[in-house]
Amino acid sequence: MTDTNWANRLDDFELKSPIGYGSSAVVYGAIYKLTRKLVAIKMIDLDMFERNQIDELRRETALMALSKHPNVLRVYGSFVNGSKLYIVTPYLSAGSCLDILKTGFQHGFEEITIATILRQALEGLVYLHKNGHIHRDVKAGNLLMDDHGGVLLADFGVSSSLAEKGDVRKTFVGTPCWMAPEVMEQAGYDFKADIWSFGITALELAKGHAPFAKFPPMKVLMLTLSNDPPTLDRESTVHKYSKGFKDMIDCCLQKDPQKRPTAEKLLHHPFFKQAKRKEYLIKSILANVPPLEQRPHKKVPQKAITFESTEQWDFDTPTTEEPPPIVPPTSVPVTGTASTTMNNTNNSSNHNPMFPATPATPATAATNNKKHISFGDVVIRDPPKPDVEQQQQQQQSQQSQQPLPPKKSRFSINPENTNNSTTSSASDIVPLPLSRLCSQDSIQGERKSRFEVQQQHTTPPPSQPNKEQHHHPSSSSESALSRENSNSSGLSLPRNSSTSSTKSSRFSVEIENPAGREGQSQQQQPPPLPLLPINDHPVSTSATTAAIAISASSASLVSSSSTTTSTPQPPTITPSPPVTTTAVTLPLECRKKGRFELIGDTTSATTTTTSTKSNLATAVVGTHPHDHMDSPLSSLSGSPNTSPYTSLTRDHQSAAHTARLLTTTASTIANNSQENGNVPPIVYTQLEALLKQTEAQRSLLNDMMVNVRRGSAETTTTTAATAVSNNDTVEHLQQLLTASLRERDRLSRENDSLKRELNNLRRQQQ
Ligand SMILES: Nc1ncnc2c1ncn2[C@@H]1O[C@H](COP(=O)(O)OP(=O)(O)OP(=O)(O)O)[C@@H](O)[C@H]1O
Repeated sequence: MTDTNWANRLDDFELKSPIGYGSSAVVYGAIYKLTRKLVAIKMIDLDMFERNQIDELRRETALMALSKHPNVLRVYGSFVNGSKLYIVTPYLSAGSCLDILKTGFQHGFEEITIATILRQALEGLVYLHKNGHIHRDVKAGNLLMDDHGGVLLADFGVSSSLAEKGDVRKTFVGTPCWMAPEVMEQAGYDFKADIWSFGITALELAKGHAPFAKFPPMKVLMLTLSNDPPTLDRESTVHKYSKGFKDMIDCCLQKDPQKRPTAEKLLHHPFFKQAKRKEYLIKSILANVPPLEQRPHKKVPQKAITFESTEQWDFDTPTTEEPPPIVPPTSVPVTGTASTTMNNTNNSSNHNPMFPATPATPATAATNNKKHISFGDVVIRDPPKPDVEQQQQQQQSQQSQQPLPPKKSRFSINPENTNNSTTSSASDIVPLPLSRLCSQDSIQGERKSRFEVQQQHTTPPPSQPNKEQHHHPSSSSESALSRENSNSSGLSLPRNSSTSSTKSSRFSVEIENPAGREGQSQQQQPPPLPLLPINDHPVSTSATTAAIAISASSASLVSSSSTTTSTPQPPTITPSPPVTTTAVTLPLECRKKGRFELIGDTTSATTTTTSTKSNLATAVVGTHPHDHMDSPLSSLSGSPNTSPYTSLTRDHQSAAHTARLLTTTASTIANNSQENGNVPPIVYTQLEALLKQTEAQRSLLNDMMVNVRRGSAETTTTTAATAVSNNDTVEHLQQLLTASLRERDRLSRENDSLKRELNNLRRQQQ
């Protein structure tokens, strides 16, 4: 059998039982009837993919078909039957390394085995990189082994051609546990992303599982980004591993991709010196595991595969929109001339999709519903078209008056929505802000299988692979994967611009733009401000002593930064309509005395006037010289100047002053009484004035409390943006209120004691 005479119909194969399940495919053993050769057939349900993802499948298929390296799995051919894509590859009888690990080596392989496996895999990687390709999904599950111990890199489902897209990619693809941090961050990545995955694979082979394997994808992202790179803990492994092994892993798992070696350089790491010929694996591994077909195969949960689709896939009609596919000289011309299409009415739920009960019939009735997409040599047409074309097509469709059957597949080309019909979900995906993303384990839209976060490339990166590390031996026998080949293999399917840069991968994480969502919800539903609890929690003195002007009715709040304590600055909220509020500047020379703050340099204080709707605060914030006079009498004479409508700052200062005066006055009176037996009448006058003042202050505080409550209620109607700040404000107002209450109580007590004092004096006089 030669490369060119492979059949391209399902009927040419005898399908055997499944030998493996992937997240989006079932792999069957199969016999090619003509030659009785055993092959593997990977069956992929196209209905599980967005149209843009089909590009990935095409790429995978074509790339593997072009591969000419003993360590890279190649594709014999592919074809489409109904809604399924079948990819025919060599049958690698040992299955994947993951499969082998699970079957007989749950605690990992011994070191020489690992070195022997990894060196082969690395050879394959060097080959891919040399040809400008990043694999992007290197893991034990994608290292297949044949019965001679040969290891082949498989599954190019997410591999990509640097030659096509430039040397730095930004698409978020891969399998999280193996995914390089820079891929997660979408900061742009290159070949070095494969080196990271290679290092993780080494750990996987040593421990039986990848780091963080037990965690959900989101957590893996978070851990990978926030933790130090995983390493080999040589104490915790079942097998003894060398320092050299650990060192090789550490070389690969450096967060800075620049520091990671190239695949080629890594090959020269001392660790690989111990690698044996591939046959070594026969006795070290293959002798210890049952043949692939006898192993239990756990079905991987897949997206629902429906056979109810009314879609008819037609891959055989030549396209007029794109040039005919060029078969590269090295590729296997397995063509998907699937003249048969799956008649979905025949696909009842208990029908094996691999064995259509009835021969597929040509899609004649549903011609209008045919789709054509190219898979390497397979041509599938009806790619997304430019708007004009779509409109024309739509008009033609309407003119023909032929009602189209309802579209159930994601690949339906809906005339009304052809532009984005297959990509809407993809285009809705917003690049992830990982910092946010990583804070959530359960993000809506997370899928269990393939995930992708897609990012449009507005400016295509330069189409050069990493020159520092790679060359392109165009004349080399290993140049089958050159750009020309890739492009000439019929890979370029005209795509809607919205899908031009989207990539498929192992999972799909679709996350709404959190900012947008939040912004929206904030606008619609401003968070309610919490009620102001009136409590007696201790409040820091600084809160009471801060020079603060409160315009209660408008909830405006201006705080001075002059306090000597480290009280955090409350936000300044500018009310609407604004009231005249001037920031308070108090001198830095403030010093504290008891619970009150004394201002040493009165000249530097500015006077501030705050007008409010409630007339509550014509706040004169500043320092009255009298407030700081030491003589009780002179102080007393000044005190009455304090108005109940002064600002809290003033109130606090004068209250402090009053307290001092009261103490001093009381002692003066007592002294006078003792010495002279007389109390000067002026003392009564002043004491009464003080009494009035403290009463007034108490009522001021009461008013303020009421207004603060009202003010907080009013703030709930402010805009969403303000509401966020108001949360802080409310918190601060709470503190102020508590402080005010304490102040009021204190004043009340002082009033009482003053009254008692006065009564005593009166009694003594009588
Ligand atoms: N050519 C092959 N020969 C033998 N076994 C194969 C072959 N291809 C795949 N398998 C087996 O089928 C399993 C599933 O392969 P598949 O490529 O669909 O999924 P995967 O790559 O392991 O998972 P995922 O799709 O999630 O990345 C493999 O783990 C392997 O054991």
